[in-house]
Amino acid sequence: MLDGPDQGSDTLLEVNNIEVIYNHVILVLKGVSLKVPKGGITSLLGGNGAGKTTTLKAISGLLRSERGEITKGSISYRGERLTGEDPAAQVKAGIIQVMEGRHCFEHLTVEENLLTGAYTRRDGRGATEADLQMVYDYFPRLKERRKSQAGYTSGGEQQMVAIGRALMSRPETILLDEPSMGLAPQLVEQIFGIVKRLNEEQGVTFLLAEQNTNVALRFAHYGYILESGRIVMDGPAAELRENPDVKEFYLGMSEEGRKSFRDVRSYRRRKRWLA
Ligand SMILES: Nc1ncnc2c1ncn2[C@@H]1O[C@H](COP(=O)(O)OP(=O)(O)OP(=O)(O)O)[C@@H](O)[C@H]1O
Repeated sequence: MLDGPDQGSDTLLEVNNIEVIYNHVILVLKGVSLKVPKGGITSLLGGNGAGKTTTLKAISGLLRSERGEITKGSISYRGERLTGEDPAAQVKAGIIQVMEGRHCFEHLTVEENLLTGAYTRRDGRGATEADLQMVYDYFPRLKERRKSQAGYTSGGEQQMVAIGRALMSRPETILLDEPSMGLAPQLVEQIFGIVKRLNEEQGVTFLLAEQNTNVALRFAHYGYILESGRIVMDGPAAELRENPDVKEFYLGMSEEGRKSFRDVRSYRRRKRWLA
């Protein structure tokens, strides 16, 4: 059911052929389209500078603050067009972005950080308190550290705070940017394991941007591969994992080591943008 956008699943978020330009001149996304089904974990893969963060920011409405602009295409959520100009409207619609690099309020405690995530809610203290407990159930480490100043917690704990804070807004969809960044492999597994549980137990839909193709394709249902601002391949995660090109270029399972698709003449991937 959650195999992907073409399997008849309920599409929650749809990005339709968007082009993004920074500072009026730097063309970064060159017609990106993707679908995120309700209740799925969809991953957006690609190397440095491929355009993953830009895609997430286009969805969450955070481009403007970076002098970025969607100049073509459209984004819709539950069938309604998002204007991409007001992050608060996206949060209200149920979408929240967890930024790359954690971004905690360093001088606040872990618990105060988590509570800032609930500031848009109007359903009372009881509900907020219950969700705080829910976050602590998923991240027992944060409960232990709840009175610590966030700036003095470890990278892994800060990543947990960032995800926990997003959960406090009771989102339907979390845009998670590079959760593995700078974390030891064991911690990456732990964070992804929690993402999977949140997806299965709380029904949270995820769109996650990752350079770590290996871990992302093990936990996601569907993947899109982005290169230089274009989607060059997509498919159910299990199929991508077995795809010889993905294996060679992204999973490093080749004797020659990792390469970019662009460096190879006889690649077999679909070159959609030439079609
Ligand atoms: N605010 C900005 N102004 C100008 N160019 C930008 C801005 N933000 C990103 N870019 C450029 O857009 C391109 C895509 O960047 P983006 O951060 O979306 O890629 P990414 O796939 O998320 O990479 P990374 O994993 O390194 O964050 C890069 O070439 C980057 O230099």
